[in-house]
Amino acid sequence: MNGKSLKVLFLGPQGTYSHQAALQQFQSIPNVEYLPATSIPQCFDELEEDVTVDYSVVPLENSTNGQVVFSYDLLRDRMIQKAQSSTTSAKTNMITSDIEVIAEQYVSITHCLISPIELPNGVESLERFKEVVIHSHPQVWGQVDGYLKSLEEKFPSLTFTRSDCSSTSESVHQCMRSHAASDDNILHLAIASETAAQLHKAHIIEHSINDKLGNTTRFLVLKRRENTSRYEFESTELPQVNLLTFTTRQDDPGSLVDVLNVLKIHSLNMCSINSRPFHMDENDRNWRYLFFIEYYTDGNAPRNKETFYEDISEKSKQWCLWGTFPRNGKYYHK
Ligand SMILES: O=C(O)C(=O)C[C@]1(C(=O)O)C=C[C@@H](O)C=C1
Repeated sequence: MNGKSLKVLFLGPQGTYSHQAALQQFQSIPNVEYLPATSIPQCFDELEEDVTVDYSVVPLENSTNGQVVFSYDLLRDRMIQKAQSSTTSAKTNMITSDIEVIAEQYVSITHCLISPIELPNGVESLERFKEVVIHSHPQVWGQVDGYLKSLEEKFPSLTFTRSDCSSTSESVHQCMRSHAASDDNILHLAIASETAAQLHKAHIIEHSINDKLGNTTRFLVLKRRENTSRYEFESTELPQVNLLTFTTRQDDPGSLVDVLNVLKIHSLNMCSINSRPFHMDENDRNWRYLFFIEYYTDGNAPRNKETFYEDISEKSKQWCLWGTFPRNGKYYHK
C-alpha cells in the first residue's frame, strides 16, 4: 500500500461492534486509520463523498434478530436512485452502484448491562431506584428482549424505559452523561460490549445478557467502485459470495420464481434471500419489494457468466450486483 495509511470508516465511537469488525478485517495491515462515523448513513455517505476514505464497515444482519434494516435500506435507496436517474445500461437493465462490497466479517456479540456507578449488589441494587432508563442501539433490543422482560418481572414496582442511541458504545457515553444530570431516583444503564464499558470506565453489572448464545452480527466491508487499489486477500478454498439486488416485473405471475430459476438453470446455490419495501417515487403504489439475494460462485460456476447476466436481465425489472467477495470462515462457526 506504498506506506500510505488506509482510511477505514466504522460506526463509532471506539468500542462498538462495528469497530471490532473493522479491526478484525484490517488487523494484518500496517498503517490503518480508523475513522468513527456518527451513524450508519454517514458510513455510506462519507465513503461516497470523501475520496480519501478507502473502506467502510457496516452491520448487515444479526443471527438473533435478523436484518439491520438501516443498512438494507441504504443499499436499496442507492439502487432506486440510480434506477430513477436512468443510468441503466441501454442493452441490459443492470444498474452499476457507486459502492461495492469487497468482504464480510462476523463478530460475536456478547452484550453486558452497564452502569455509570458501582452497584454493590449487582442487579439486586436496582430496587433502590424508582426508574431505570436503559440506553442502547435499536438493533440490540431484539437480542435481549427475554432478559429485559425478566428484569421487569423481577422489579414490578420499577418503571423501565428504553432510549435509542446511535451505537452501543455511544449508549455507554450517553448513560454516563444522563447519570451526571439526573436525580438519585433514576438509574441510567447501557447495553454494550465489555470493551465499550472499559473504554468509558463504566461498571458491568451483568455479563452475557443476550437471549441466545452464539449471537453474531455479520458486517460488510465497502469501497468505492472506482477505487481500484483493492488489497489482496489471502487465498481461500471457500466459495465466493455474490450479493445481487433486483426488482421484479411485479404483475406477472411467477415473476420472482422466474428470477430465482435463473440461478437453478446456471447451477448456482443461493445462500440468502431478503426483501425490503420500496417506492419508485412518492406517487408509487404501496407493497412493492426489492429483493436481496446472495449466491455462491466458484471456479466452475456459472459456466457462462455473460449468459447468466443476460438471463437475469431478461427475468428481472432492474438489478444490481453489489460485489463478489470471499466467504469468511467464521460464517460456519456458532
Ligand atoms: O452499536 C454498535 O456497536 C454497532 O456496531 C451496531 C450494531 C448493529 O447495528 O447491528 C452492531 C452489532 C449489534 O448487533 C448491535 C448494534
